[in-house]
Amino acid sequence: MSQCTLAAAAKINLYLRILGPRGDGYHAVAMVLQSVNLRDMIHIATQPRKEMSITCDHPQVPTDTTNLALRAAHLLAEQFPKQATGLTIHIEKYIPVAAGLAGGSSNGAALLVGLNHLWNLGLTLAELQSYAARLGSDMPFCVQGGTALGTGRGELLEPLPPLTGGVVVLAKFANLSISTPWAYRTYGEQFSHTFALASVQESDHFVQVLARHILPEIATHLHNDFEKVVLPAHPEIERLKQGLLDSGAWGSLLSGSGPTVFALYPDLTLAKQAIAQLKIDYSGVDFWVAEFCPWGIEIVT
Ligand SMILES: C[C@](O)(CO)[C@H](O)COP(=O)(O)OP(=O)(O)OC[C@H]1O[C@@H](n2ccc(N)nc2=O)[C@H](O)[C@@H]1O
Ligand SMILES: Nc1ncnc2c1ncn2[C@@H]1O[C@H](COP(=O)(O)OP(=O)(O)OP(=O)(O)O)[C@@H](O)[C@H]1O
Repeated sequence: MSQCTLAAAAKINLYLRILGPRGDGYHAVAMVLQSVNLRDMIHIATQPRKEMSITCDHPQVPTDTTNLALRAAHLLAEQFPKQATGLTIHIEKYIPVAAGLAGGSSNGAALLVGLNHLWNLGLTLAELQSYAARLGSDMPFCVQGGTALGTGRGELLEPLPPLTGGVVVLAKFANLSISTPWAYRTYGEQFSHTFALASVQESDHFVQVLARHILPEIATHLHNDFEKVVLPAHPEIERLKQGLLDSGAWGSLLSGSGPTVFALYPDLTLAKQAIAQLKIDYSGVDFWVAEFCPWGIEIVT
């Protein structure tokens, strides 16, 4: 029997433009994805019986075949029947669920990386990412992590120079989750008039700002099209975002399709002071402190 434990990082979107429907049920996007060191821990052990089972310490996470970690394991087992073994998988959940932080995708990515290691598959990063793309648009990014430009439906990735420094605060109303398909559909219904003018080049300016690596400047250029549908539908998120900005953050933005909002602070002391005050002003909100990180999946043992 062999086993391994992996850390699977959450992602935020520093920039996200929705360019239009692709005709395959997805939307073309231009976005900058960034890993943060808020992570789930994934424990994988091989077992002699050819069965796969999954457990998770978070009640909202499905433990049936819809779990992205289990789906990733089944996909590789189908592709590599000779090397495949039975598995027990346990997810220690720290990334909030259905929060716009790609928690499920990071778990799936961890299984791809973990099984490549445990089953000695010898798959390259590009091969792992092509399996990841079959399971979700965010998953190829979760496999590589760091900082990247994502185009296509988010699966075509160009690595960008790593972002360092500052402190990221993540804030989420505990009882709120947002469905990603709802967010894309609603955006399409309300903003289809913008699609004719949209192009991938829209991200060029943000990428140039990013390359200068001046965090306060980056923070003022953060952009997410989903804010146009999510903030009007949930004014409490808009107020929370304003609270983060008023508390001394350089900038703040909805992550992905939400409902998590992140804010970038100069240092840990300021971030902790802000959280202490915001906890008094906003009830029912959970806060996390994180940093940018250059990895998506890390094999710990
Ligand atoms: C919002 C983001 O998290 C930003 O990084 C991603 O675009 C979403 O990525 P994801 O959760 O991996 O999404 P997927 O599992 O691939 O798709 C879920 C659903 O979201 C919608 N979807 C997703 C990605 C995309 N580029 N266009 C879409 O319209 C589709 O309705 C799709 O059926
Ligand atoms: N391993 C997993 N962890 C969390 N959720 C999972 C997992 N596998 C499947 N899911 C399902 O995926 C749904 C979305 O959860 P997830 O945490 O990935 O959302 P998200 O962060 O909004 O995703 P994204 O940012 O990629 O759109 C959950 O409601 C859950 O039903």
